[in-house]
Amino acid sequence: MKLNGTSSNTPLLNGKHHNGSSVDAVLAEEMGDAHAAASLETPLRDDAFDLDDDLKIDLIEEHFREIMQIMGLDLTDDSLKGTPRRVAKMYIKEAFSGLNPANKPGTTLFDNKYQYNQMLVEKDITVHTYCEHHFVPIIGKAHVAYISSGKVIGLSKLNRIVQYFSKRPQVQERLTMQIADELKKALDTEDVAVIIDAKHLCVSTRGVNDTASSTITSAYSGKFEEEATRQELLRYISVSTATI
Ligand SMILES: Nc1nc2c(ncn2[C@@H]2O[C@H](COP(=O)(O)OP(=O)(O)OP(=O)(O)O)[C@@H](O)[C@H]2O)c(=O)[nH]1
Ligand SMILES: [Zn+2]
Repeated sequence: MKLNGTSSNTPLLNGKHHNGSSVDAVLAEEMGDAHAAASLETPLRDDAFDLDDDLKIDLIEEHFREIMQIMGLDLTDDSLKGTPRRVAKMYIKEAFSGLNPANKPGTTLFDNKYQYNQMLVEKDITVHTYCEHHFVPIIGKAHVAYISSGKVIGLSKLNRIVQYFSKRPQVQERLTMQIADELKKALDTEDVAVIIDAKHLCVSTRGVNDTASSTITSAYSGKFEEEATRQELLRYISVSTATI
């Protein structure tokens, strides 16, 4: 496969955004009305999955080799020669595997036979995602909570939902909202909360080089919009309410 395998007249580079937008939203976007076109979806083109994973890996490998060559790295070196393929496999199979809906985890639901009617909180879920502006890691914790509307979810599925949406180029705000949205759909309830506290390596290891700061985002809906419910959640996850 040649490096120009993705020349600009291929569908790969010419498709339209695949963000589930309505016609109105697309029109609004074209007219520059960012608010009307708001979408939780990761901006993907309609042809995002026309190429299979093996072909994507081959193409990324070639392009990444070119990047390394431009940087003057010796690709005959035994330590470097496998890097283009390693990076390509990492992008498709690991770091950005959550772009592909085929990798979306199933959600195992159970009847709430015991009528548990308090909030359930799973805290300190590991978040490893990637800044979509710099393609470097964002590392942190997610805390998710919901109040059952009749179903309860297998606990590990909460981690898997967080992981799935994390394995994309992200901004923390969108990641937070995508997780909350998925929980609402899976659990058929509006009573959902998601809090993420994360360090952005693009802030800590380059640019402004601030190693101390972290970023907190939250999504509260349904009963979690009520102050008492929110405060109860914050007590459980031991986040100082003064910082929220
Ligand atoms: N809102 C938001 N911004 C982010 C996130 N991750 C990274 N950023 C910011 O995205 C911005 C990109 O700004 P640019 O000015 O185009 O990039 P840059 O020149 O590399 O900026 P510096 O990081 O300030 O050196 C930076 O301010 C990042 O800190 C995120 O999850 N949410
Ligand atoms: Zn960044």
